[in-house]
Amino acid sequence: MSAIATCGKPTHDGVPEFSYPTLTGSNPPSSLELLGWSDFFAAQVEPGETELLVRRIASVHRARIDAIDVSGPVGIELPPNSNTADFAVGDWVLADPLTGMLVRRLDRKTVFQRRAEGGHGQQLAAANVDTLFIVTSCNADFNPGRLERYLIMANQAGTDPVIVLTKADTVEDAGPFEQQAKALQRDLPVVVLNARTADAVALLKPWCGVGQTVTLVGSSGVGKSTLVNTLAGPQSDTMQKTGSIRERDAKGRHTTTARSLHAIGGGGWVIDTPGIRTLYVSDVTDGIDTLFAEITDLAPNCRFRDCTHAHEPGCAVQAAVAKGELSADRLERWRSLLAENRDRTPVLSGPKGNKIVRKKKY
Ligand SMILES: Nc1nc2c(ncn2[C@@H]2O[C@H](COP(=O)(O)OP(=O)(O)OP(=O)(O)O)[C@@H](O)[C@H]2O)c(=O)[nH]1
Ligand SMILES: [Zn+2]
Repeated sequence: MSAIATCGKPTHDGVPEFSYPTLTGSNPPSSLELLGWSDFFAAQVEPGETELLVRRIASVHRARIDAIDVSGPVGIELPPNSNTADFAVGDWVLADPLTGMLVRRLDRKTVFQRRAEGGHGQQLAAANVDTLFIVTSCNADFNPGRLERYLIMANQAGTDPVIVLTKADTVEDAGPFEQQAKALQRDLPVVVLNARTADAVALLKPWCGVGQTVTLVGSSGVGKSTLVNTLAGPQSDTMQKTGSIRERDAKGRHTTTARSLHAIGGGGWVIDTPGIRTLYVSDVTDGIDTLFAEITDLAPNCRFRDCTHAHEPGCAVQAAVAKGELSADRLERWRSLLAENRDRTPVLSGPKGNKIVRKKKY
């Protein structure tokens, strides 16, 4: 395990170098707020813990985790028997000022996790992400069904989704893509851009301000790395060298392998999570409720509390379809995603093998 780093000097290979934003204005945020600290985390620090060091996890490896604090990258010691898999990039932790040993992790505001292969346990991808950029391009990659799954994932994690439509420069009219994306979820921001030009920075600025944390998902080749480099601005060379390491996978494709927290222009942070590829809908009822907010809102008006909106008399959702206020397609998508969620959400076994169904809402 690594020794504690001296302030500001990266000691491990692969620990990103950080450039801290210079602040102007009359009311600058505290140093920790530059890293994404907020009242949500401050409120968790007990009176007896105020002497402890506050650190944010920057990368998670099999045998060690790296962190940052207000001075830059720092190593962090894990107590014996702790498992690095219990930590996610973006986590906030408290450490002992004398030993540098991790004391505890603070509760997460948001978390991306997926069921590990084999169905046991959860794999953590990223924590305390404010915004998920769901990246797709104005071409054959554009797939509303897949975007819905990413939206459910963002909703379930408690993170605000933004659809980023790249390669707008390659089509005559990006309008139809934009319209389709906007229709996926109520009040969904959709940004159309060319990931290779600096305009992208201005368009994404509302989500990349001081202390804000974003992450990107999307298929291979849609422009995620391009976007991260554009957002990082002139420092992108340093970042590419020290942060997101591009390697060839078994099929000879270039893939981004490092999973870490990088400073981006404007004072925000981006977590590179190339791992979120094999997405499926599981245990995400709340995420589905948000995706289909217009259906969720109508449900309390149905005569039966457990209405399936299929055949019941007095169904407010069916009435909305009949009046043309809700598309039958949307209702069908809702039904099939819920069915998929139900099928894929494991049913826990109770004493004597009795089935315990978790959180079954419909
Ligand atoms: N014309 C145009 N090309 C783009 C745009 N965004 C990305 N590209 C190009 O598309 C190719 C793939 O972009 P990447 O950024 O590597 O895609 P990625 O999503 O990071 O791919 P993976 O690392 O495999 O997940 C590169 O050649 C980019 O230069 C865009 O907005 N317009
Ligand atoms: Zn109903």
